Amino acid sequence: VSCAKRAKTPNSELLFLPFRVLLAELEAHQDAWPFLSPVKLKSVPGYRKVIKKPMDFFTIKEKLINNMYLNQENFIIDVNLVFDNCQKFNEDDSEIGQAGHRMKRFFDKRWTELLRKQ
Ligand SMILES: CO[C@H](O)CCc1ccc(O)cc1
Repeated sequence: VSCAKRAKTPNSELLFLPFRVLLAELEAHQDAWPFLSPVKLKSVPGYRKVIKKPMDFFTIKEKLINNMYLNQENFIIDVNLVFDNCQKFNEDDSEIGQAGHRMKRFFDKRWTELLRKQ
């Protein structure tokens, strides 16, 4: 993912280390499978029309590595976008809907633990 805006500060890698750790935990989670890579818009009827801003863990990792998150807020916004998109497109009692709810609960718990530590 190439982008124009990049954080220039040399220690931005360090600043975002907790996010890389947290993202690695999300990707390793057993319920992460629907969210690991972009939804294939050509093979999921209606997705492109319903979901205005698709997002997934791989795209977030690319943005992190390319220093495209200029502050903590934008990282959190993208992670929550993954879960909000999932809740919008999938029934709560569907396989993927349930996975999304479990992943969101896991993220909220780990994020508060990380934040409280600071
Ligand atoms: C994160 O996954 C997306 O919500 C797409 C879910 C989906 C994909 C294919 C289907 O047949 C049904 C739902």
